[in-house]
Amino acid sequence: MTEGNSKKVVWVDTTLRDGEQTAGIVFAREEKIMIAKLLDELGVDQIEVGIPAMGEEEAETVCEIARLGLKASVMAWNRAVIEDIAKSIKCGVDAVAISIAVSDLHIEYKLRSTREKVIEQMVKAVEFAKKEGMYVSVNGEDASRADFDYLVQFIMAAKEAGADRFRYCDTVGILDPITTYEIIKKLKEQTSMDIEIHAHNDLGMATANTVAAIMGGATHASVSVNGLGERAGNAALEEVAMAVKYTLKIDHGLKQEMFKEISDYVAKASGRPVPSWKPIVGENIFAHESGIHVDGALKHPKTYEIFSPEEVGLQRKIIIGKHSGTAALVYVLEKYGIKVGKDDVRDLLTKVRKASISMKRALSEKEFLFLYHQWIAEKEQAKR
Ligand SMILES: CC(=O)SCCNC(=O)CCNC(=O)[C@H](O)C(C)(C)COP(=O)(O)OP(=O)(O)OC[C@H]1O[C@@H](n2cnc3c(N)ncnc32)[C@H](O)[C@@H]1OP(=O)(O)O
Ligand SMILES: O=C(O)CCC(=O)C(=O)O
Repeated sequence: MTEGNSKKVVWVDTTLRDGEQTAGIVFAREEKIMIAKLLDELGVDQIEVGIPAMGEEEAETVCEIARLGLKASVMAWNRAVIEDIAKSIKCGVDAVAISIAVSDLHIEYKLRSTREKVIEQMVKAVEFAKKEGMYVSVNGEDASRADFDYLVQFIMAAKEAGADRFRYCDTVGILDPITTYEIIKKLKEQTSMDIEIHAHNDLGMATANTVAAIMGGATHASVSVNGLGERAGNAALEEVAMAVKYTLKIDHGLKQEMFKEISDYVAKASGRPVPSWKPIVGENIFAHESGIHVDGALKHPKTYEIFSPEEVGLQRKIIIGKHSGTAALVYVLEKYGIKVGKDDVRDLLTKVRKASISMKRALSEKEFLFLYHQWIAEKEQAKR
């Protein structure tokens, strides 16, 4: 990191709410509790734990998490419906999300309501929750397709009713980073409200849009572990955190060395394994095979790595395969106590390439060592 940026990002994790809304994912109660504890240890500020209105089973899980006494704020998600909010408050949470759609498309076709009625309904819900002493996030569903002036009117009404922040939802993931930056900046200027960005990844831009929103003045980031969430998912916690650290120079304040551990836990609990190339926590993001990369990374890791693998709980791997160069061979052999120079292993490299091409994959270190010993034996025999 070079120059610091004193801005703070407030982390709102939604793995247990939007993450669990990924079609087909169910977390067992014990898993929800464990994930909440891990997120708390990681240092997130607020955990969106579930939706009590779904019924007794889910409400009891939310209550149990609220009883854990976590450092993080515990938030329950709600429609702008007073009975739903009352169920959340009964669980002992300290914060409620009150959500209602704000685009004309949703208002007309889904809610079968009007702009005016939506504001009225939201205000009643906020006033109810504030009277009960809740921290309130007012969430504008489909905000990215809402009329801008209406959105300002909606946010000002929420603010007047006592809401603590506004969650700007890019519900269908239609934004790009430049538009996100501009909208959030304008909303911030016109409302002076704390703004949370909740981005979806339908066009592969959730992380970029979240970073852009922070640049534009968003105070809160809604994220999920491994980017779980509806359809293509949400902005991944670990990606946004490392991106703000290395692009905006913001201290994310999280125990980043836990990223791999929490990613593995959520992958297992959700039954959604993380691809090996997934940014930040993928098994192979610090794996180097190509000769030029391995040579560079061994001379100075920064040549091909933005940060060290240990920062996020991973380890560097040097892979022997079709694209290897001699530096990699020398390095791996040295790990096994075999000292050779680059020129000594040029013939061996030809054998490595051949083996890798015929197997259509990299070699394990054991396979490479067998090949090495076979090559030595052949050389000895040729001498006789
Ligand atoms: C973009 C998002 O992620 S929003 C969060 C989505 N998460 C979920 O839906 C998961 C949990 N949901 C549920 O368990 C159920 O949908 C419940 C308990 C909330 C409601 O269940 P049901 O009463 O059976 O209604 P159903 O799911 O069929 O339809 C939703 C109803 O809520 C209304 N609604 C939708 N959003 C909101 C809102 N933000 N505020 C108020 N009402 C809303 C719809 O208009 C519809 O009303 P209608 O029955 O009068 O047409
Ligand atoms: O956060 C909300 O309240 C809205 C629900 C949501 O996940 C979204 O709009 O993407």
